Amino acid sequence: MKRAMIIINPTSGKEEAIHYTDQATNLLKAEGYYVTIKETQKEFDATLFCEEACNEEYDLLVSAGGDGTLHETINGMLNSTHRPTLAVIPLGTVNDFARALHIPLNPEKAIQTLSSKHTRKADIGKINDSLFINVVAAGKLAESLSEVPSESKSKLGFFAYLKEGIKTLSGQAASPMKVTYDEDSWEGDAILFVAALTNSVGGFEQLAPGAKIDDGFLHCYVIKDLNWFNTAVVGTSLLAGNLENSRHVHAFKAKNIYVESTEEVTTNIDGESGLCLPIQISLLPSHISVLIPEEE
Ligand SMILES: Nc1ncnc2c1ncn2[C@@H]1O[C@H](COP(=O)(O)OP(=O)(O)OP(=O)(O)O)[C@@H](O)[C@H]1O
Repeated sequence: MKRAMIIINPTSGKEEAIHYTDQATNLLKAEGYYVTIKETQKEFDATLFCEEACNEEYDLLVSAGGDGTLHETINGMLNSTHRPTLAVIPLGTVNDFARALHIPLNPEKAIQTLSSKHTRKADIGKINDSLFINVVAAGKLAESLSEVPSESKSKLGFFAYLKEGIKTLSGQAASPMKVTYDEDSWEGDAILFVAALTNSVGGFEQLAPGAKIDDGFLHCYVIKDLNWFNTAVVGTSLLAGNLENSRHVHAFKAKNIYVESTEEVTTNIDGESGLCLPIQISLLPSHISVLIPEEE
């Protein structure tokens, strides 16, 4: 019999995750699955549950929660040879991964995807000894954005959220960075380094408009100076999805990246404050299979 595990974070979004468990379970049973439900109690429970699902060779793993839950879930696949097909019921405030895969943001509609026969391969990122599903950022702007409450992202919209982050920047905002990637490198002062796997970052789908979840590349931007953010250029370049043509931005695509600094610079990984530079990032092409709606 096919086996599915639902990993559910009861605190995600508006704490309504648990209401969707029955619906998802019934649908999976109708599809012929034996269903195990795992409710997270604390940080990293999702990682442990996913490790169990990999070791026991489950067929399907459903992550019901926000991007934080999904990030922890994926990290359970770090050392596994068997990786169950992944399904996502987005219950967070941003849900970048679901946006990138056109999984409905309405949880009831997303649950219908559990009966879909369609899957899509997705690239996954590796940063030092862990995995990420969406984005790695580093620099003073990434640090200050980590301090803006996540509700502000959906409530204020992307630009207001950026402005909130910029407001908390003080003094010297740029950090010296050296970015070595594939056969090339860039060195200078930057307020932000971003490596994105998908086109959706912080709920904004135009940062890396060309990025596809399975294109085999990390889409990277080094933003050199803060003044640029205070001008209208940000509106036109970002909204037009045209960051790479700005002279204030060094843009590139790569599969392997090493970022270092002579100062202490922290990172933000999939929206959560992470480790300090240096970081080694690499792309794991088509690493997982994700259940997507039939119409995709
Ligand atoms: N039972 C629990 N109580 C409190 N925190 C939990 C529990 N289970 C998991 N967590 C933690 O909750 C964090 C946030 O969850 P998640 O990102 O899924 O929801 P969210 O914050 O509502 O969504 P978003 O990140 O989109 O704002 C996870 O990183 C996880 O460590």
